[in-house]
Amino acid sequence: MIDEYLAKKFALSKQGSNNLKKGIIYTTLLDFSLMLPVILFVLFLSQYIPDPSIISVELDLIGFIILIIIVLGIIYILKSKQYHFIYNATYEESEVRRITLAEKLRKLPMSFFEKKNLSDLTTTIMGDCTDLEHAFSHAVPELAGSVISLVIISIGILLFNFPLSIALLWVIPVSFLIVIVSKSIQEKNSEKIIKKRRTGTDGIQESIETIKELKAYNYEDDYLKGLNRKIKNIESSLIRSELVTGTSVISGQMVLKLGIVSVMIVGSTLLVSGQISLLMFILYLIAAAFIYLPIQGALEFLAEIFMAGVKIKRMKKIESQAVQDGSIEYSNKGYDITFKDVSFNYKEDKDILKNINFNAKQGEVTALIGPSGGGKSTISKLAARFWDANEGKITLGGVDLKTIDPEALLKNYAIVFQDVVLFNNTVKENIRIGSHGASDEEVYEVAKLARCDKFVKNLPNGYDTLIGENGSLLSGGERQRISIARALLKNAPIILLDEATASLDVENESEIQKALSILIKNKTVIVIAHRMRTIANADKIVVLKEGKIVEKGSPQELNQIDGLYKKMVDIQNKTGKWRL
Ligand SMILES: Nc1ncnc2c1ncn2[C@@H]1O[C@H](COP(=O)(O)OP(=O)(O)OP(=O)(O)O)[C@@H](O)[C@H]1O
Repeated sequence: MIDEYLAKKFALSKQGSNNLKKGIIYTTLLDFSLMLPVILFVLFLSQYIPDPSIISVELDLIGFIILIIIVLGIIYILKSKQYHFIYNATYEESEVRRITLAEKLRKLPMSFFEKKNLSDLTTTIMGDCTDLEHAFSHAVPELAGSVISLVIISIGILLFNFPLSIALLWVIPVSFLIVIVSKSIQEKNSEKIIKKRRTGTDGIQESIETIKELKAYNYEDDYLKGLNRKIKNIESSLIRSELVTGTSVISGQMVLKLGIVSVMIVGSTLLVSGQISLLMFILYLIAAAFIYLPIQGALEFLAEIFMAGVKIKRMKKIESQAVQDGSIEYSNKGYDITFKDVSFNYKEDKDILKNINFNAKQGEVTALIGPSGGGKSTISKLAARFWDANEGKITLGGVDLKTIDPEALLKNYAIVFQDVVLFNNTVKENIRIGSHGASDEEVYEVAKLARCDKFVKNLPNGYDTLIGENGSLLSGGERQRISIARALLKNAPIILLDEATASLDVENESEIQKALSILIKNKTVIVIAHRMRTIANADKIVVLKEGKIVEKGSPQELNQIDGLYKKMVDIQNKTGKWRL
């Protein structure tokens, strides 16, 4: 039951909550054990200041030394056990948490990433997890241990002398209350800091990514002024937040100090009136010092737990997102992709696709064309289930895409995106991505077909050259050729080409068109193209305008009607002859 509570409250794994529970138990025992030296000291004193209300033990010095060694041994064992459960468990849990979040992100639909800021996600997975490491290795167990041991010790103390115990204990709930009252302000401040930090991080990242543009347009000074403002904003929010947290924690700690004063006043009054012995008075003064010390720390931990709560909330938000699920096994008949009455929007207020009907047949090339913003890329994203249609149905060989597990589905696709993404790895491994078992020979073969071999030969280590972050050491055309080689190697039954040959010069483009024509044999091919000549040999053309299909048919059929396709072909024929 406790495990379940901890798991739910702090978003922990089963093992993590179990370890935290054990950590709290050992912290509590450790807090108790810290009272053992006090008891020893009182026992020692009781031999010289006898008090009938306190058990006196007759022990010589050697006996006391042995007891001290035993007490130290107990404290050592408890400390090492606490250390093991708290620290090992915290870092193991942190690893589990990061992996779970990353796994979750892998399964989330693209719609989630469109709404979420990417640096915010990185902050959650890396930064928030790191902050929680401290909260779980210190704040949570120490606070829980202090509270549990405090409650039990308080009950024990109350049995000794009621008025003196009240004088000792009244400050504790008051000090906690002071910190708890500021909870909502602390949480709001923490959320503000997270947002401002994100704006600052985004700004720094943008300034690095756009350094070329900033220099080219002499915009550096203005941009840096804006960035400085964002960074100053973070600083002032941090100072404001520290001020609120610090003020409430220090006020709570100051109230604790009043406890010693009240013990002294009440204790000396009781001593003078003969209601308590000197030993009892000393015992309470020592107890005050031992009880208040961990409480002072606990007040700081309480504030830290409030902050951790904000971060846990952010993680839970990711964890509670609905994933795109579906079956790994499905029985499709062939690889036709059919859109039936499909409508779609990214945001509820604007329909992007309306009532889309077409069939991309296996063994045929289906080209999507039309003016910019018409919805061509959106159709290709829906065809690969990056998004799910809001209305209508998209099927693969008769099976509804929504019933197929996205990862299993994508095994059937080779996609060449408009924006090629390469990894900071070798040319060879960049081609091999998506086809893990492929041999080097197979990689070289497809690289040759995609016209990569010429430029790769000039690289310092050929196919083993590291190509920099997102292929920064390569030209646009070279990057595109690598992504085409990657698609050739995957040899999947469905091919989506989004402006696949856009960055290539005419000579390379026609060569690659030849390679692509080998690749697409007997496959379902959906091509998005702006240049009409690249789709002259398509089997079917779907013309999209403002999210609707306005024409559909073979190039020959569409040439017969005086429609958008014909107009686009005519315009491109004319502009093709322009010279600057
Ligand atoms: N992730 C997104 N969130 C919100 N709106 C989007 C998103 N992606 C595209 N859109 C909008 O959807 C519409 C269709 O975009 P899409 O990229 O599908 O058009 P396209 O025909 O491929 O355009 P282009 O030829 O310029 O690449 C556009 O109005 C675009 O602004």
